[in-house]
Amino acid sequence: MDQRYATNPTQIPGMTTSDLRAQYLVPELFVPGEVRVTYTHHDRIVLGGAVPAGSDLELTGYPEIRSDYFLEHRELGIINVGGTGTVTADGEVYTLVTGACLYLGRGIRSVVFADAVASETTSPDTAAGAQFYLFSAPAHTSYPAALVSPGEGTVRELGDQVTSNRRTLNQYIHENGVQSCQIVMGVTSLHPGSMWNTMPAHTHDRRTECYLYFDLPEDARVIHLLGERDETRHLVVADRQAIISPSWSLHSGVGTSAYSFVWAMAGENQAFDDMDAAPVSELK
Ligand SMILES: O=C[C@H](O)[C@@H](O)CC(=O)C(=O)O
Ligand SMILES: [Zn+2]
Repeated sequence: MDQRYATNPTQIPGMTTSDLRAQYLVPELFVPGEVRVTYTHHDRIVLGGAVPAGSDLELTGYPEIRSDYFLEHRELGIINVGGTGTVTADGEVYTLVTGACLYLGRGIRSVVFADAVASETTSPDTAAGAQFYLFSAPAHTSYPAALVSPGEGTVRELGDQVTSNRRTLNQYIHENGVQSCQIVMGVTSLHPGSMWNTMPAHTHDRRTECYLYFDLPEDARVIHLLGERDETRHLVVADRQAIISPSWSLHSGVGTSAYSFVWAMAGENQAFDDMDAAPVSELK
């Protein structure tokens, strides 16, 4: 398990591009036939990718979390960013089409990822192979497993075409949706011609947030902003790469093309609007 200790904003000014990437970018989560995970000590979030590539893939325990099985002390949000696949949780089979979100609570012993069997679904996405994005946080009680179809969460329309930030935000795991201990999770999609996410930007000192950019063309990139509002840096991010934003960090980006991203948070509270606005005129 890739493990990263927590960082402090006073470290940012001395960091090179590769230092920043080593701390905040998770470049390769989706590897065929593997479950890849990164543990950040920021709010003890585990990020992962599971790509069954034709075989069953099991989510195991890891020495770093000192648990007999992965969900012994944790909860997990899963969003499928590939073709249709299944997640089997203690024998219960959930079919996740592209963009679907599954919540699994503390105490589930067995989690198995697989591609959908072609005859079981009419989805044209099946041939593509499932790619499950995983976001896990410590949990102190168990909430029921819940599957949400793409677009069936709480929808917020944000931004404006005139400022190139028209986007649709879909909240899946949140205060008024699927219940969890800590996780707040959803997907935001940029409308064609819009390139900016989360601008005007914000921080939320009470939560760490991670973004996974996807549906970005292979030759396109997102210029992702991070750091405190008066000391910003950027990372150039490709399709299916994730970024860890500590509580003190901005998280906003502009693409060279439209894209979508999974956003997911954990920390002190789950109040989505508990944000500290960072007006454009305050950014440096
Ligand atoms: O704290 C909330 C997160 O930063 C995202 O949900 C913001 C977002 O998806 C957007 O503005 O496009
Ligand atoms: Zn945020």
